[in-house]
Amino acid sequence: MKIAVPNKGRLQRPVLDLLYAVGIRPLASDDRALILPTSWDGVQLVMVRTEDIPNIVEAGAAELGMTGLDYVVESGAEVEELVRLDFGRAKLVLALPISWNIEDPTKIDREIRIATKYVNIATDYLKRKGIKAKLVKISGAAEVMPSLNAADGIIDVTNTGTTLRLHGLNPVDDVMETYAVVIGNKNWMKSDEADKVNMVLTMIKGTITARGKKLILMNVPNDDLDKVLASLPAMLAPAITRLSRGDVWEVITVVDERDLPEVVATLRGKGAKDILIVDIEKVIR
Ligand SMILES: Nc1ncnc2c1ncn2[C@@H]1O[C@H](COP(=O)(O)OP(=O)(O)OP(=O)(O)O)[C@@H](O)[C@H]1O
Ligand SMILES: O=P(O)(O)OC[C@H]1O[C@H](OP(=O)(O)OP(=O)(O)O)[C@H](O)[C@@H]1O
Ligand SMILES: [Mg+2]
Repeated sequence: MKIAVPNKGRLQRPVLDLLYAVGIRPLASDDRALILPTSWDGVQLVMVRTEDIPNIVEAGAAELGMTGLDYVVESGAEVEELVRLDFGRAKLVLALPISWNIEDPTKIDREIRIATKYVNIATDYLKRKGIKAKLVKISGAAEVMPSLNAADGIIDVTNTGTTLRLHGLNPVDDVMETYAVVIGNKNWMKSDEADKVNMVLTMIKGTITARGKKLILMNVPNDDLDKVLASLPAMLAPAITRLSRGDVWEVITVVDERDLPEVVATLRGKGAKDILIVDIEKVIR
């Protein structure tokens, strides 16, 4: 089976890191090769442009693809969105010159020129909002277009807002949210490779779920057990086992990494000892 992944751009590193964590590692081959064998028997990576991935997956040239939701929507490709990933998060916005002082773009009563590489998303948005506009199709560096007077405003991706501010632009309306996704060909379940595709998806989901979680194990004297269990985050059902010696229990549970300092301080206060904190590689549900 084939997985289409970005051959450059900002999603390439996090995509390859995720596959690496899953256990799918590209095997050394010619630097220029665009189809790479991997450490998983029968799984190949197809290295292509991020924005081409939806069409490649729709055509069935790869069963799975990893790309941005913005490119999936823009392409109109009929593919399945299978897993939402935890990177590539940004927003598409309509941005206009700060000097225009616009709060509500629907109140503009003349035609404006909007530079964007997202022509389809922009056309839909502008129609939905009743904003009269002429699109200027560009393929990058949208933010510079208004200062060049190639357009009045832009529809483009923003994250921190730094690039917009630097070019005297103000985000006036949200168009859509975007993030990286795993997409699948509509017929992947019927393909000969369905079992393999399913296993790749299970491992990707398992890896994403495990990120930011830690396993914690601790010893708790019998007298403190109720206090310790009561102090663990409410959603958790910890496992407990009696140690072979002494009146002591081992308590095992999973905690979000961001809650860890608080949880550990509380647990120690309640009598937990020998606390072990362990990385979780995958959570398979
Ligand atoms: N500033 C950002 N922060 C986080 N994600 C972003 C940001 N800008 C774009 N993205 C997301 O990352 C993806 C961009 O992929 P792309 O390959 O186009 O990256 P790139 O670094 O812009 O490469 P290129 O040089 O080809 O433009 C899109 O899905 C987009 O939504
Ligand atoms: O809000 P910010 O944090 O400033 O990020 C936004 C910038 O990030 C993206 O550009 P990218 O770096 O991908 O370069 P590109 O214009 O070549 O796509 C996007 O197109 C913006 O220019
Ligand atoms: Mg970009």
